[in-house]
Amino acid sequence: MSAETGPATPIAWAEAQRVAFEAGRDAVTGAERVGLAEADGRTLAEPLVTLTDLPAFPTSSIDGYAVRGTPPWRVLGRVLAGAVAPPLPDESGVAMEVATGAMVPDGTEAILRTEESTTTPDGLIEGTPRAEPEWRVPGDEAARGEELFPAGTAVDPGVIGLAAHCGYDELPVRRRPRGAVLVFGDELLTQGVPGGGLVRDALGPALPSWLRRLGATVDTGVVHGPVKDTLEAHVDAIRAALDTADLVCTTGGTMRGPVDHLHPALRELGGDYLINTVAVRPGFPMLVARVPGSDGRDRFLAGLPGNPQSAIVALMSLVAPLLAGLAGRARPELPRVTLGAPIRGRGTDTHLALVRVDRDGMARPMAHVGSSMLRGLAGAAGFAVIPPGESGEPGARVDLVPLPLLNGERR
Ligand SMILES: Nc1nc2c(c(=O)[nH]1)N[C@H]1C(S)=C(S)[C@@H](COP(=O)(O)OP(=O)(O)OC[C@H]3O[C@@H](n4cnc5c(N)ncnc54)[C@H](O)[C@@H]3O)O[C@H]1N2
Ligand code: MOO
Repeated sequence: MSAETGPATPIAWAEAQRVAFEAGRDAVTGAERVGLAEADGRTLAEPLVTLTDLPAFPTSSIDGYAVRGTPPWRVLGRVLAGAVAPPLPDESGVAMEVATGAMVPDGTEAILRTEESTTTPDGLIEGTPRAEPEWRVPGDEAARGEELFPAGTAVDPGVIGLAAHCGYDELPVRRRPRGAVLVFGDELLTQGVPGGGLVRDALGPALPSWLRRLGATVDTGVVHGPVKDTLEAHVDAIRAALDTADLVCTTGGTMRGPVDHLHPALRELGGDYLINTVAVRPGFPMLVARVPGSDGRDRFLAGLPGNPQSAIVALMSLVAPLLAGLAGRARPELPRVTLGAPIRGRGTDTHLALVRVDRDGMARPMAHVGSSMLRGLAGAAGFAVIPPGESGEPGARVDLVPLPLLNGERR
């Protein structure tokens, strides 16, 4: 659907999420190999397959004696971690001292713990090895060639450690989607205290951080605003941003007021709407358009409404699934929460209601949640989803769209 004049028909919120995700997935970023330390936050472009058995060799779990045959045992030598163990000779009553992590000699029948051994006056070792094995055999954890995680897995420090464990120096990962931010609105101040008809731009400073937490890179040079309230300035700013970004997020101008230039600018740039208004409150004028880049590759523009809370609703509704798709990830699955207090429905629209999640595990609505406000958002865990035609009764289980917070934030 090319960018046109006139009001659009809102699509259902759940459908909008699916459309945004699939558009991103169809334009998934290219793969590259990066060192393990740089892979945090990326997405596996290929399955993680172990390059060796884990462990790679029979490995002693304890400090002690690898023994063969019946006691007393004659100690033939010592194997430290990092060395290749010589085999025990094919005879009874022989042992090799082994350290934790050392290769276990071929021919070992049991390993006796140091502290459970005694030494005879003539220097032989005695004791009773425990019944359970005291060493790990190759393949205990994984067999060489086994897939441990599929392509599409988010790389986190746990996955990085595992990759090192199974022999990787680099990982094949998706390039991070590149984001840019354009702020529209002549009434916006970029510094100082608001008043006299001017308000502070609350989105330009916050959106790059939200976008980074959703997996995008956002360089400081690609955050611009306020863009002058002329069509020409809008077209130029969007075109320049699309030159480097996979996804440009704009704020404001989603309606069709006298200085709302987003829709006309999209038309001039040859954009196609994938989503043009969504049946959700707040934030319904949100949109996603596909715009051809100057190199012929498609780029995306997410139009976030100017009301600051509505912009974050749009971010979590459309930008989060779009970025997941672009990054090669699965569509985020929403956790469920139980409502601890009533939340009203919004008729035929989905209601995204800011909630905190208390220590009893119950989600309760925030105060100060007008779409022009940010006080409720700044203390919330996320948005409870009240589907169309329903109201959120206490005790109801509902989906939660969590804000991308780090551990320890908001708790
Ligand atoms: N005739 C109608 N007017 C409006 C409707 C409607 O249905 N009919 N819907 C309202 C709703 S809901 C929203 S949301 C806004 C969306 O408007 P825009 O996306 O065009 O945004 P603006 O008009 O530029 O700004 C709206 C509001 O937000 C303030 N704003 C904008 N950018 C920022 C920013 N970066 N930081 C802080 N505040 C910002 C701006 O000053 C306005 O107050 O349309 C309604 N109108
Ligand atoms: O939908 Mo507007 O986004 O309510 O503030």
